Amino acid sequence: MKVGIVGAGMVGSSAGYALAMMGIASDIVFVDRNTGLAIAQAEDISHAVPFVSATTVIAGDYDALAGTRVVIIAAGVSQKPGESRLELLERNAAVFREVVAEVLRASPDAILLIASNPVDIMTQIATRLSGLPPQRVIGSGTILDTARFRSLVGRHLGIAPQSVHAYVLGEHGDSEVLAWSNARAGSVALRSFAEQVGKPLTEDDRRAIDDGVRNAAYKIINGKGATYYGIGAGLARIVKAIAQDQRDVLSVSIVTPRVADIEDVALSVPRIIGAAGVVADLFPDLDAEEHAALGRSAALLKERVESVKLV
Ligand SMILES: NC(=O)C1=CN([C@@H]2O[C@H](COP(=O)(O)OP(=O)(O)OC[C@H]3O[C@@H](n4cnc5c(N)ncnc54)[C@H](O)[C@@H]3O)[C@@H](O)[C@H]2O)C=CC1
Ligand SMILES: CC(=O)C(=O)O
Repeated sequence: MKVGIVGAGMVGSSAGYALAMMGIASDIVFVDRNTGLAIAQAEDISHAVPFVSATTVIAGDYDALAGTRVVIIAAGVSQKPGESRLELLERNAAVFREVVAEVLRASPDAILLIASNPVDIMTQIATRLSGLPPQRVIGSGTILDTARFRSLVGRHLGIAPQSVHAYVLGEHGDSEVLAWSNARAGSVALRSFAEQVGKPLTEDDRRAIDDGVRNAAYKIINGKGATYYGIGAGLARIVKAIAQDQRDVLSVSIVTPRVADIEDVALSVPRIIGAAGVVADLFPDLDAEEHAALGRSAALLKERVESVKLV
């Protein structure tokens, strides 16, 4: 499968590297307004390929995206230390006005996979600008936050994160909701699992995990200027589900007709992903507090997206 990546910075190149390492794509094409950067990233990644796969990695202009089935959009600005994702909105909306049209001109049948922040609002903007059905405009949403949640819970319990079944819902950002009430490890409710293995999850433990998930990006950006390996792997994971029609359940963001009483807003819930993009949305049972928090997250996103003028 041919995959395009617009934005060959830290996130785009990490996604390309993960795709090449996982052997998911036959061809990867980088496009960036900084042509020299796109060429350098393609060349560097192509030198890793002989060790693991047979992916062809090149850089090109938008025309080179012809025939791509998925185009990852990771173009635009990223957060400076202390800056929130929402503060990037106006600058990245301007980038998307240009990028989305060019991508669709070159590859009208592609699924768009949005990474640029604030990712939920950028997903809704890309849906509006493209006129595509929401199932074909997928934001990485909380796939990364869900991975962070599973990683921290797994570490606490002393088990592999893959054995933790727990999701982060809502905004990929400060208002996100960790769905503790339906989280499980194996097939056992999390609280019971924790007690059975002698590692109870106290209120303090839960607060520390919530903080670790919600503020991970701020901490990493303070330490090294950007986050990219986690999201690179997450984007590759979504592409794999599409490429192999896997029907995986992943927490990603698309424009959703109604969630927690808010209509027509892009945010994350678990969704089934296959060859056509999002195949179905799932709405987990939540306790009253989580449901209210999801409503607040949805309302915040809805208010911000309505403030964006697209012309
Ligand atoms: N969804 C998620 O979970 C995550 C999202 N991000 C977001 O991903 C985005 C990219 O982050 P980084 O790669 O770290 O930034 P970066 O600055 O390293 O790369 C951005 C690239 O976009 C290119 N670009 C800017 N405007 C363009 C245009 N009009 N056309 C083509 N290319 C253009 C730049 O030349 C640059 O190479 C940011 O918005 C960041 O906040 C970052 C981490 C996680
Ligand atoms: C930057 C960002 O969105 C993240 O690492 O979660």
